[in-house]
Amino acid sequence: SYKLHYRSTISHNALGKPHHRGMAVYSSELWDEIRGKLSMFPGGSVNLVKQESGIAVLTVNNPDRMNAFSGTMMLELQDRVSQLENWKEGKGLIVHGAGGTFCSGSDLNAVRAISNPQDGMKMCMFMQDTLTRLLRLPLISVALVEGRALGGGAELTTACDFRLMTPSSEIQFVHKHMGLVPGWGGAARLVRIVGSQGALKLLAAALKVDSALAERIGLSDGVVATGAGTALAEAEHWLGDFTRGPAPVIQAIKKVALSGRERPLEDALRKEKEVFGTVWGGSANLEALARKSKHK
Ligand SMILES: CCCC(=O)SCCNC(=O)CCNC(=O)[C@H](O)C(C)(C)COP(=O)(O)OP(=O)(O)OC[C@H]1O[C@@H](n2cnc3c(N)ncnc32)[C@H](O)[C@@H]1OP(=O)(O)O
Repeated sequence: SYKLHYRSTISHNALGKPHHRGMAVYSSELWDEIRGKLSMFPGGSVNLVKQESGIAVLTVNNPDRMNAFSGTMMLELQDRVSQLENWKEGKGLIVHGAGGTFCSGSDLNAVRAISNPQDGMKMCMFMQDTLTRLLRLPLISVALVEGRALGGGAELTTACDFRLMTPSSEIQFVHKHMGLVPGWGGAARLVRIVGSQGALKLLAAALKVDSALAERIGLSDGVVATGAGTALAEAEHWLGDFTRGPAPVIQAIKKVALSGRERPLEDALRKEKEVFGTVWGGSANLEALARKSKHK
């Protein structure tokens, strides 16, 4: 049986080094074994560029396989999340795919090779843990969906605070067609985004959700234009409205919104007090008081 712990303060990155800002779901005792298994399925990469603006771009890069996740990409994703957990200057994150499409889920070649229940459970736990930590980053995150987001790719979109789509893009939880249910935490998160009725419909019909439907049901937060570099530039512009300001304040806003979303009320109130204490009397607060700001 696997140990669950929801409030870890110490977890490990892909290289096995401990870090202290983690928000892991499972105990890291089993990670060495899981890492060994995943490292047997190479291909593609997960690239991270941290920009001076405080917005980082994470690229799922395996275009020959429609950006499907190989085993080593799962390891790299965990490592990138660890780097972002420790990025003090960070404010925002855009997650997108290379070559004009988002992600087609797990690499079916790897899936075929590890189709036994034990390995499936390990992969499931590993990705649940990584994507939970992604969602809990103190950064405002947006998934930019161009082309297709299928299966685990659709689940990845739900591990961001927001989703933006190009007009012809689609999100589809195809799991039912594969004889599966989401296993990367996508069902639990989808219910929180579109409600239980909406999630049940999307999962049970394996509905192709285009950009118009996604916006109508609250799965998408807006449409951006297609074109080489255009969608990414538009996503950065969109995110800029939410990340303007000092990093400690933006990170504090994400933390209070996150605790309100995840914790019972009294616990969330305590967390809000704790975060409030980190910005009250801080430099941004004192500068605003000195400016005698008016909010007309
Ligand atoms: C808990 C996680 C659950 C999961 O994620 S299960 C995986 C769910 N995903 C899938 O089933 C995706 C299956 N693929 C497709 O439906 C189609 O390939 C897709 C993405 C709609 C793209 O269609 P097209 O534009 O017609 O392109 P295509 O089929 O020729 O694909 C181009 C090359 O990419 C490959 N590919 C696409 N998705 C893949 C995947 N998930 N794993 C491994 N390889 C994958 C595809 O086999 C093809 O390769 P090749 O050119 O035949 O060598």
